[in-house]
Amino acid sequence: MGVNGYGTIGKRVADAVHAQPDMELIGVAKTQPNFEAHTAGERGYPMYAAIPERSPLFSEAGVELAGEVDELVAKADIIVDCTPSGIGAENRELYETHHTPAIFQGGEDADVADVSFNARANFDAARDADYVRVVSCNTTGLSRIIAPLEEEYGVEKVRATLVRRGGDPGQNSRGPINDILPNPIKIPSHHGPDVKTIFPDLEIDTLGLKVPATLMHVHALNVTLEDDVTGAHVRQLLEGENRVYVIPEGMGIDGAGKLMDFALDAGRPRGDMWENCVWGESIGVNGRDLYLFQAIHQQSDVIPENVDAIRAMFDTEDQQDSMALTDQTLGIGISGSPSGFAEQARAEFADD
Ligand SMILES: NC(=O)C1=CN([C@@H]2O[C@H](COP(=O)(O)OP(=O)(O)OC[C@H]3O[C@@H](n4cnc5c(N)ncnc54)[C@H](OP(=O)(O)O)[C@@H]3O)[C@@H](O)[C@H]2O)C=CC1
Ligand SMILES: O=C(OP(=O)(O)O)[C@H](O)COP(=O)(O)O
Repeated sequence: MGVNGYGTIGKRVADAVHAQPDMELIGVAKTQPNFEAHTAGERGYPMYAAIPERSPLFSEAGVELAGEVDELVAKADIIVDCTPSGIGAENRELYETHHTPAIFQGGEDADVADVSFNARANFDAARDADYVRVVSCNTTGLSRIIAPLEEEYGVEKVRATLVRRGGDPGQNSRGPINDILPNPIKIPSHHGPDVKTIFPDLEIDTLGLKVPATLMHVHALNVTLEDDVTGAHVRQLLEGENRVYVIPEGMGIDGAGKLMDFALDAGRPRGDMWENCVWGESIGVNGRDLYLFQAIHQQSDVIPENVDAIRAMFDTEDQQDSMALTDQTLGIGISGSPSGFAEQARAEFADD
């Protein structure tokens, strides 16, 4: 398996695939020999030049090249394309030329692939597909909540307000620095239609804003269910989802900043938080209307989904086994108690 585009998402996908017992990472491709190229080398990942004319820059910078991206694509059984939005679609021809299946990311339009994918919601849709798109961080976060609600109670309508981070921590050219932007200003936002690529019959309206933060996205969610429910029942349901962390009361986690601190304290790689983080106290019900707040770590929540998409495409495991293996190998899943998280972190340190 190869990764084309070794940035925020690509480097995490590479590490995650490298950790799987049933997968082999054969190389990664980049356009420039920056710090990420050096750390990829330290991790032992063969490096390929994404733009052939730039190959000499790598040797000048002391980064050994295994070849050019064409060779990586030809050798790989599958490519996970993690290039910036729009470049993935341009790359599809390259993958087709080599008859190499590919996974694209959520920045691409849905029509880049045959199937849009979320492991919890539509794993089987990617079986035997050659081109699959793992939906965006926000769509992944919404899908992980909608799937169990739909199965348990039926969903009449979803309304979500997405408070989106302005950029990732390294994206110093993005913003706003000091503003609160309706974004996209057009209502509803593109997120609702994107969720419908996973749940075609769902009624959903979404609104977005951008704020001066790099930490996480935060969603305010209202879901009208088909049955009357209690908050306690919904909470129990979400606590049963391994990729959802229901933040217990008493943890003192009152925002995204403390969630990121929590992940760092627990020794998670890069401080990643792969799970949706739902504030337990926010789960409120009024008849059939459910309300909650959740935080989504945009840099990492789609990573396990990429791993599962590979297994779905090769039809090697069923949904449950694939998700369980991914979660176990990456250390995903925080038990309801803080000590569960601490135990997991201790186990990771003990392994090192
Ligand atoms: N960041 C996020 O929050 C999320 C992003 N996504 C989606 O994931 C995709 C990747 O985003 P992200 O990782 O953030 O982007 P980044 O900009 O962090 O990383 C993209 C990488 O692609 C490389 N690259 C640029 N051009 C090419 C090219 N022509 N061929 C090969 N590699 C190239 C860049 O390499 P170099 O540095 O060498 O130029 C960089 O390493 C997008 O579709 C995005 O929408 C999905 C969920 C969340
Ligand atoms: O928030 C995201 O996408 P989304 O808001 O379109 O779901 C991803 O984190 C990528 O966002 P970006 O396109 O602002 O880098």
